[in-house]
Amino acid sequence: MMNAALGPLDYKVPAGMNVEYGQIVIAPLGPRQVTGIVWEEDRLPANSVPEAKLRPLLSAVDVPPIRGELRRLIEWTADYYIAPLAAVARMVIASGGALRGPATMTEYRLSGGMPDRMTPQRERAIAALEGEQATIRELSGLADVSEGVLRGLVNQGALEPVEVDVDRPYTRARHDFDEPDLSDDQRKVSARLVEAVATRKFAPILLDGVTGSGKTETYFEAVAEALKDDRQVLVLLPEIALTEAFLKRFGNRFGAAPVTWHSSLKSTERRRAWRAIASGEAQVVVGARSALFLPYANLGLIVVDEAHEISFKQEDGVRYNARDVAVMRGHFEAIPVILASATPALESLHMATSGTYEKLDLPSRFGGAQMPEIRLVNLTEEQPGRGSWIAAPLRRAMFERLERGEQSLLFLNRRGYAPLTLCRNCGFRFQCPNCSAWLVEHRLSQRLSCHHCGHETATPEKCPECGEPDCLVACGPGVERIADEVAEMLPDARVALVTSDTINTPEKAAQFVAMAEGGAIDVIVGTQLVTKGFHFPELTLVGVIDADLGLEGGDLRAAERTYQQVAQVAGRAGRGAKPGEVLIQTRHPDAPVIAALEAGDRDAFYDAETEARRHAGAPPFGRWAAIIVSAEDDAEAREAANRIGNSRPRLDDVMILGPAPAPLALLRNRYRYRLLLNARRSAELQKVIRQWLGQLDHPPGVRVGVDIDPYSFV
Ligand SMILES: Nc1ncnc2c1ncn2[C@@H]1O[C@H](COP(=O)(O)OP(=O)(O)OP(=O)(O)O)[C@@H](O)[C@H]1O
Ligand SMILES: [Zn+2]
Repeated sequence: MMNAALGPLDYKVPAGMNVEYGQIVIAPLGPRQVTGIVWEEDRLPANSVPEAKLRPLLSAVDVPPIRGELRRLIEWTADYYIAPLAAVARMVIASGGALRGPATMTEYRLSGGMPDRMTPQRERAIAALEGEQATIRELSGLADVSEGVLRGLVNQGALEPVEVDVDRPYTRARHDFDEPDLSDDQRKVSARLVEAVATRKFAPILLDGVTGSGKTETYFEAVAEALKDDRQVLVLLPEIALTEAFLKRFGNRFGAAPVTWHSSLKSTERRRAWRAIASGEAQVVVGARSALFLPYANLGLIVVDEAHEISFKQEDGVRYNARDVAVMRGHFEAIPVILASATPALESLHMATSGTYEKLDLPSRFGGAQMPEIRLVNLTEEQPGRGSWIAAPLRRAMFERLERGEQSLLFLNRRGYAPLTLCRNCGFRFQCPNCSAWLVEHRLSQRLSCHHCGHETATPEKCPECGEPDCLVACGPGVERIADEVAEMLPDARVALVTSDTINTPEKAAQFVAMAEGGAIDVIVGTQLVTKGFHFPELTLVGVIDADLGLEGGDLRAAERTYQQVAQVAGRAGRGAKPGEVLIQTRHPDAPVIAALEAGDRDAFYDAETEARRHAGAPPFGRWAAIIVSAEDDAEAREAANRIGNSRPRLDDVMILGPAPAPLALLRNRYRYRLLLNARRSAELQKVIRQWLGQLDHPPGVRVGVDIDPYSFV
């Protein structure tokens, strides 16, 4: 049996109890009871316990067994990413109480009655809760009043209880609810996708279509085919903000919302979704990367939308890349996997050109919309004034848009007001106490915050070092500062700030989309949140504040990411009838990636980047891995890293660099050292690492993490 905390444990099956492989069971462990999955003994490390010593299982949980296909995926993931099998299994059964018996819960709604005594808070609650039904805690969040106020309303009869079945069924989606008229290109591609679903074989497919070409519309046909056939579909999306716009489109096409899965689900929703997925009742699941490990009863198709997005890479716990694991799941389930993107990862493109993936193209925008015109603004010649970040050409273009009643979008991938705050008097800089990073000023919330560990402190009135009042200066721009500049420059414009600080719930995302679509916003200022997925027909100007930003820092794929981000945000311009224009501010107009963006020459960029990677033995031509050693005590971490470094294997096909202090040398109060491995494709990288690290012991405070195919080297 596989326990989600402890790994493999041995039990005997008591007489009269029927279990299959994959069955979720309850077992005794000392005085406790633990949950586990029944596993094939010969697939686990052997540690044979004499029959007489085995304790019997207690009971089987009444949910369908974890299927063999998923058990193989769990094994593969643990093996490939050098993670404990138990940690991967945990992702499958971490389910918000799904494993407990049938459940009902009490929700509350307005009864129509009024309390005897009205208070401002009660009044506010009643106004806010019109049409809502949820638990007291959720209602308190919705109405922004305390739970005590709501309990008062319950006692007064103004709120009434409703018993709901937690596992009530979802509304059925219909494959033919509202079928679109596809363009010729779209029809050709969708026919192949539909065929792949009908064939029921493993088929990795790269759906490579320019921004606005209708990739979503096209792969919806494959979703429809699976629905017709009563098979389940998983659509992975990189961001919750994107989900809202997506849900609306999905509802329009299929007449019902899909089942969603992401970290901000309430535990009852999580349980309901998990059970419906495991029983086969959930038809289409739209989720973040963790939805990949759910126990689908009858999966027929996986779609990874915006497949190039780095948020598919999980950076803690089991460090996996959902895009790659999705393809493996497709392999084990023997179903097609569609990777959709306008700017595919170089690795995906390489798999397509080498024939491992099939590639389907949508080369032009839907409905005759043209690709936007792209121009560079050379910041070395067109310097914005002091404390200003929008150069004259971009300003002029924004004025024009406002006059014509069209929308502009400014992109800067930096949250907050300013990335560094210092004292004008003594030079003091605000640093995170837990990390080697500067604190970022957030003016909206009047706080300084660390973007690595979440540490926050109120922005002080005076310098904590020299005590001088009013001496703090903000250095550099964040989106909040850009929004301020826009407000000053265009006082009549309606400006929306779109970052994970302002759009942090599905409701707010939906509200933003509705306002932007309804023409209630003139200028959108945002981080990478605005680069993808959105379709605003009146948006005709995109300004990239600092295209050079992504080229700095510890990103292994800096050029590729810059290309993708700028191309994606540029792709928001001119999607409707009016043509779009993109202005890219840069200090390095000659850098190959910037030049390729200006020329709109995607192939030139990918060709150059491919050659650079080939030369460096970087993916897809070679492989990388990182070993990260951390401890609260610096010396302990350094010594452990040195021990690992000193016992390194000498191999021709694996180059090992380090240990060296990680660029983020202190993170969440842990000191960090790092080794980098660069291996030839033929090397048995995982085996090497497992043998190497497996023979070493470290003090209990030391953590050794392995990152296979890392994205970030910080
Ligand atoms: N066949 C069609 N019929 C009607 N509308 C369509 C059709 N194809 C695409 N559209 C519309 O065109 C717009 C762009 O399509 P979609 O969002 O699917 O493109 P995309 O390729 O996914 O774009 P991006 O990669 O930029 O997010 C959407 O508003 C979509 O509804
Ligand atoms: Zn920090």
